[in-house]
Amino acid sequence: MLKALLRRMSGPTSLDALVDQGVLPADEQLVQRTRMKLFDGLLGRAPLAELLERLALEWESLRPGHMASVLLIDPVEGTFRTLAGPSLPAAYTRMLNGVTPGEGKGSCGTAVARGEAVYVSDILNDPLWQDFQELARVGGIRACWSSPIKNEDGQVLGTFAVYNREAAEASCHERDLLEEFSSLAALVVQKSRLADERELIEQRFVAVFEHAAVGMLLVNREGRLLSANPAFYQNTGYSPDTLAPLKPRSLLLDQTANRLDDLMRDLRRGRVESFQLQSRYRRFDQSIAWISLTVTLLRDRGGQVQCYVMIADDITERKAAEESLREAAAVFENSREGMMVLDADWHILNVNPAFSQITGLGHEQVKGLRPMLRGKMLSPWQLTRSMLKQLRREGYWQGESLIDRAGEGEVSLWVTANTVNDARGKVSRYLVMFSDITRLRRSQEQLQLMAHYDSLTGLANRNLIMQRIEHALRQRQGGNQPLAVLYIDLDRFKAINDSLGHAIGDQVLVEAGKRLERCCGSNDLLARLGGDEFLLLVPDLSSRQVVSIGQAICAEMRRPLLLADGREIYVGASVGYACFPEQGTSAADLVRNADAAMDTAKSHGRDQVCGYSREMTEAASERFELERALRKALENDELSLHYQPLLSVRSGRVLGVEALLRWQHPDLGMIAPDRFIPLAEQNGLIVPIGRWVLQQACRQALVWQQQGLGLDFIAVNLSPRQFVQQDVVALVDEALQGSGLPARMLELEITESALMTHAEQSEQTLRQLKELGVGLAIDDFGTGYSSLAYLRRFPIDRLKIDKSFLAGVPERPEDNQLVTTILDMAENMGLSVVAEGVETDAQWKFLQSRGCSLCQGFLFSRALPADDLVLWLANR
Ligand SMILES: Nc1nc2c(ncn2[C@@H]2O[C@@H]3COP(=O)(O)O[C@H]4[C@@H](O)[C@H](n5cnc6c(=O)[nH]c(N)nc65)O[C@@H]4COP(=O)(O)O[C@H]3[C@H]2O)c(=O)[nH]1
Repeated sequence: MLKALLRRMSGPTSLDALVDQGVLPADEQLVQRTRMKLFDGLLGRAPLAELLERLALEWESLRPGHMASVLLIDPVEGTFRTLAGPSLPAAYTRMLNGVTPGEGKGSCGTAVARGEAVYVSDILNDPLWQDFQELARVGGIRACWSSPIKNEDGQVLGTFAVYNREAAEASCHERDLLEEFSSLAALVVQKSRLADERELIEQRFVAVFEHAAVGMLLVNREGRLLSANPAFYQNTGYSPDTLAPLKPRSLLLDQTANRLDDLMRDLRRGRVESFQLQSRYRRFDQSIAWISLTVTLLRDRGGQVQCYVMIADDITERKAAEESLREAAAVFENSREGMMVLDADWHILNVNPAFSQITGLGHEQVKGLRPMLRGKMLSPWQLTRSMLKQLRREGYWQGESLIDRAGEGEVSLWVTANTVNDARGKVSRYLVMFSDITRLRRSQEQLQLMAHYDSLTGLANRNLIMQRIEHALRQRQGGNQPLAVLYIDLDRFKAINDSLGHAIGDQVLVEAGKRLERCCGSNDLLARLGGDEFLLLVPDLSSRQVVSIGQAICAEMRRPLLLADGREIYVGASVGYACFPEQGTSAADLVRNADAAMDTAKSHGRDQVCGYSREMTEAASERFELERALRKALENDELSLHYQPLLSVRSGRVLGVEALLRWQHPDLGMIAPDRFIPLAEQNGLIVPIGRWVLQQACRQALVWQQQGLGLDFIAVNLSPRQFVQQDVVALVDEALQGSGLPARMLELEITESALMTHAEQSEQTLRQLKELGVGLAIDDFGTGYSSLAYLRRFPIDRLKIDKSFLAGVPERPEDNQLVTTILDMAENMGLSVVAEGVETDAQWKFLQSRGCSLCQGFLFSRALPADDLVLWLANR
């Protein structure tokens, strides 16, 4: 219909046709004018109601007295809505609005229902208006001709109707005219609706383009930017000004611009309808980001490319998330920690390779299991309900657990469990990680053992016994329940250890530990404190009973000890004790006091039990004071050397002197070396002191040589600690060089036990000293356990028989025998012998009779200051 109408509108032929059909030329012109006006209106985007009103008015001017109306059917409601009715009473049009079209519903309703024009010439007498008499009365109308307005598809959009106040029959011409006008109305309605739709689409596109969260670009055929939306500017940091000169492709990195060109070519050639490309690109601030481009093409009706539409999604965050996911996956796969991911119901979803390594269980074996509930598989996981509770409450749990690894026994695990929440904050996963700490646990246990037990004897160590004493004392707080501490020190152990070696020493300690244990009650605790010192905690016994335990210990230790190689040795023990509360109220006091009592037992001749007394503390603090004073003695010039002559036993001629150290304390007077040398040995002061002695003795000997005193040598004591010092040879050399004394005039005295401690090393040191040219003597010979084999190998010149052996000569036959044996042995080995501590003529004579070479003792002279010695020599 519309096409037919357009055909008619487009040329004079249609006009002729109208004339042929009897249309009046005047009407025709009017119709033409109406068409033109409507086109103008359409072009000017005049509102639809205005155009339809114009159409109605045109009819009314064509047929004065007529009232025209245009009703459109509401597409949603399906009811009439009056778009135009310029001359109809407002009350009438109001009543019409909302009427649903249909057969018998007036002229318009019926025209819609029938899809063709309906002419009612007398409303009062027409059944189609039967139900609408009131309406007609309100409108003041008697006749109504209505023609349906149809679209191109024949669908009825509404009606164009003409009313007459009088009953009136429509002429043929008027019928044509009515159809003509309804066609014009159809044209106007369709064109207007089309324009509305286009506008809507345009508005939608603009709304999407402007407000989309994703970046969008329109790019022309040459790849130049036509337009970009705000999201694109926001994502990339560009502004319209900074982006305008660039081709969007130039933002892409990694050669993807070329790939983009290729894909756009495929798009232009119709090979694809759209494509997607991901690329890194440079933002305006030069930072690198990721973009996903979805590109499609807009063509005009002729198929010519209009522009490219690019949706540019910034996927930097997604890429980063993907990357971190990949990293997380790599960590999961390669971690040395076992990991399992569980769902919210505590079912295993996934486990990593380390999990399988540690548990011995593969992924398939455990998938879907609940590690806590299916005890058999991962038992006995201590992932208890309370742990789950804490996990849910705090999102975190850490602790130790044990599992049974098939065939390998118990494995200790350090477990960390975390919850993973979903976006709503609900637990969606559990991540459980664990590492195998079995070895760590074992070494901790080992450490624990080491921290509390002595590795050699298996007895408790100092830490443990101190803890126990403290604990026992806490229990006795305020009470007088007894408790005693016995301090046990083996006698002669040092000599055994030094002379027979550490392996034997260890055997002795182990055996001693066993023997001591035999003397303990079931409530006692025995510990080895280190070296040859033991401590025994005895609760709940009287001091009398404690003494008898001490005596039992001494008796037990007195028995000979059988070594693995069958040798028997004698050790013995000295025991000191302190009882709570009389002799100490703290663990430290009790142990210190028992130690002091043990020292007293030793100084009283060993192999005995001694209880603590206050005087012992005084002696100990005196020792402490002495040590403090000794530290200053060297710098305060309080040390000096005295010299004791060594004479030929046969001729009585003085052949040499022994340099002996003296300490003149400002308050305490002269202090004997036996009191301070062991102290200096313990605290290391012997090193600087010994060096001073060597230098001083060498200097003095040279002075005497230059004075022609006629001494062959000067003997100097080397302490054990000095002797094992690495630079002892250099030290001696330095003293000789520094003084200028010929080496042959210096004799070094080294104790037997010092030499035997590290016999191999001693041999080497002695050889080096010998190479310097000095003489070497073994001091205190007979008190240690010399190995004859070593004695033979050592490059020594002299033995010094300890004065304790001379003490019984000549009264005690055993001592006589011993001295004689030493002299014979020395003769066999080609060594000279000095007998020390000769106090009587009888002793001298005895030595003469046995062929001893040298002697030294109070019988001849005590050790004298240098000047006194010169006088003594002059007076002989
Ligand atoms: N009862 C008695 N004693 C006698 C008799 N003849 C000598 N004596 C003493 O015996 C000790 C001999 O020295 P020693 O065995 O090397 O024993 C020395 C030595 O081991 C050590 N000593 C002394 N001076 C030094 C020194 O400069 N360096 C080192 N490392 N030790 C030294 O101190 C120890 C004791 O030295 P002194 O008290 O000077 O005691 C000296 C000496 O005075 C005697 O007839 N009867």
